[in-house]
Amino acid sequence: RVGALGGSRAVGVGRDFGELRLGAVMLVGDSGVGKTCLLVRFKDGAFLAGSFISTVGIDFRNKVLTVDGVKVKLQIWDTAGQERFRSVTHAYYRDAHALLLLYDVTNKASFDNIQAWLTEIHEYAQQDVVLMLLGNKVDSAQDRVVKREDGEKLAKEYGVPFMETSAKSGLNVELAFTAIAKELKHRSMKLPNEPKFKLHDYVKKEVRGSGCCRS
Ligand SMILES: Nc1nc2c(ncn2[C@@H]2O[C@H](COP(=O)(O)OP(=O)(O)OP(=O)(O)O)[C@@H](O)[C@H]2O)c(=O)[nH]1
Repeated sequence: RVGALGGSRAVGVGRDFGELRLGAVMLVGDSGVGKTCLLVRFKDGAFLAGSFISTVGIDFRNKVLTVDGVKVKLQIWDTAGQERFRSVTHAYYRDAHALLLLYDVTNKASFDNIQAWLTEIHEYAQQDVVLMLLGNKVDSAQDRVVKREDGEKLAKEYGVPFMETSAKSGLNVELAFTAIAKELKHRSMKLPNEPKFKLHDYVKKEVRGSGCCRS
């Protein structure tokens, strides 16, 4: 299943094609925060237990949403959180119209690293990129180490919208992507760039541990 869409190109991302608007959304954040699971939940409505397959490089899926009567096709890029793939993901920032920046509410380090991610975003992404901060895995209430208020405070500090999500239960997943789609619906005509990437170079995956959303 890995790289099923690899090799195709996103033509006209960010352009206005009549009623269909197109936008590229990139998922970023530390390894293991749940980026792939969030995408699988959004795209397939599933959370599959199995082995933790860490993303290598970048993968993507498309999904069309209807917001306020307008169809918005999101091309969602799932990036590798691991440090060793950072140079690969850097190259994709400039083509992203929106970024979902994730941390894991059960992993303090992933929250502490958000500032570093924001610095990276500032350096590599478009200035007017749509950005949202997500605290994922809120279903794991007993393991939570990052309070909701801390997430809210950080988001406020940086002026970005914030939500807590669960790829496992589905909480707020559709809502987060819909909020992004709404923003892109308004902004899409101002974002005329087309991504120049070759996904098939990067869409391999590797098995890294246990307990994941993929079978
Ligand atoms: N309880 C719970 N576990 C989750 C959730 N989302 C992801 N996980 C688990 O967290 C682990 C990592 O999930 P991934 O989606 O592969 O993480 P990732 O951010 O894509 O990781 P990289 O590909 O290495 O960057 C897996 O074991 C998942 O089962 C969630 O919402 N709740």
